[in-house]
Amino acid sequence: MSKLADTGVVLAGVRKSFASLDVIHGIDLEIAEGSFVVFVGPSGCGKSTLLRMIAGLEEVTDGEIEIKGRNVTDLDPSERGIAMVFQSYALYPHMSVRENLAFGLKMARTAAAEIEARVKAASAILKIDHLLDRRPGQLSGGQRQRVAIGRAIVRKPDVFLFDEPLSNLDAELRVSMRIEIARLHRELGNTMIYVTHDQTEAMTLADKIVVLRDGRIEQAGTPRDVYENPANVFVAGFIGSPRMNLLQATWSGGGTLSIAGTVIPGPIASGKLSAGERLTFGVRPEHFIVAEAAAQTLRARVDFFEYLGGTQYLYCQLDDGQTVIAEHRSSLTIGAGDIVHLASEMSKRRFFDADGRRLAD
Ligand SMILES: Nc1ncnc2c1ncn2[C@@H]1O[C@H](COP(=O)(O)OP(=O)(O)OP(=O)(O)O)[C@@H](O)[C@H]1O
Repeated sequence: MSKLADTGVVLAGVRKSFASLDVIHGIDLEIAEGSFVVFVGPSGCGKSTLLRMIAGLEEVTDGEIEIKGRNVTDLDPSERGIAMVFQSYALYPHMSVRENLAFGLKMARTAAAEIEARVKAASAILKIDHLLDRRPGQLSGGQRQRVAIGRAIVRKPDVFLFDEPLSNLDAELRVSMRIEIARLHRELGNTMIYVTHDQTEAMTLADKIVVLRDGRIEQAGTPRDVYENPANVFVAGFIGSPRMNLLQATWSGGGTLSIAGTVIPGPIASGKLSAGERLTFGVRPEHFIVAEAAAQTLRARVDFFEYLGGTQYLYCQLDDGQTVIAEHRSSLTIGAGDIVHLASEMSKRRFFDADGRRLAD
């Protein structure tokens, strides 16, 4: 197993099966100390299971987990130097906020003065000092989540684990708590591993996004990397909302490819392609520009126009029936039934081979 001095958490060949169901198929991942790593992926891909194995709440079927250079694979959760924050908050309803914060420390036989000092410090960081004598039932959802995070902070863990901590909050609270968590990471500097369904949380919080599918890593990289340079069609379609347009294209052989009758220059890594081969042409909605008809523009009929205030989306159909979403920023009025011509810059075009793997563009 790797022993990088600055590596906070290392997963090596980690597998998980529930009876005959294999859900994690051998994950190798290094999480640098102090970094913020976010696991994303479709429902059921194994995000929570992976987090729970790092926490020690789920046994590892095979492989090893190392935290701060220690092999913790067979250690109890309490011995791993981690603290986990759950979506459900998991507070004790009959205890006050103060008692909830102190409980884990009491169980660990921490001295009373030390407990008091840590509860005070954590409640100041989270601005919940005025709530210490209330019970969870007397708190709002956002306040409860702060207490749940406070309970993690007082333990002074090496690693914080968050399992969809904000998904029970309304949209506005999610935004403010997301900013709080980013601030917390900056102030505490701990390694944080975070599971979410929320694209914005992943993009804004992560130093590194790990995109999972069916218990395997599809790509791990900075938010910019996974967004701008997706390794395959799956990541291209998963990261970003609305998703990247992924259009069926055919390699024409002479350095060009054809999409719904429009011919554009192909990727430079086209040496391996043979004429007639299918490939996927990817362009994000914000990189399609409504333009004058020209050689490389795609002709499309607008089906639907979505006005969101700051931005507008055109849902269109190409001549061969493929659907396309384009972000429309100009004040030019466009409506359903109109014909538009969509242009894209060379540098914004992405190409994927028939197996969905990225081709150098
Ligand atoms: N205790 C269990 N027993 C059997 N199967 C389980 C158990 N826990 C999880 N699974 C299965 O493992 C797979 C991964 O589940 P997991 O909860 O890790 O996915 P997830 O990516 O976190 O999903 P979601 O985004 O829906 O929370 C799923 O097929 C799930 O049904």
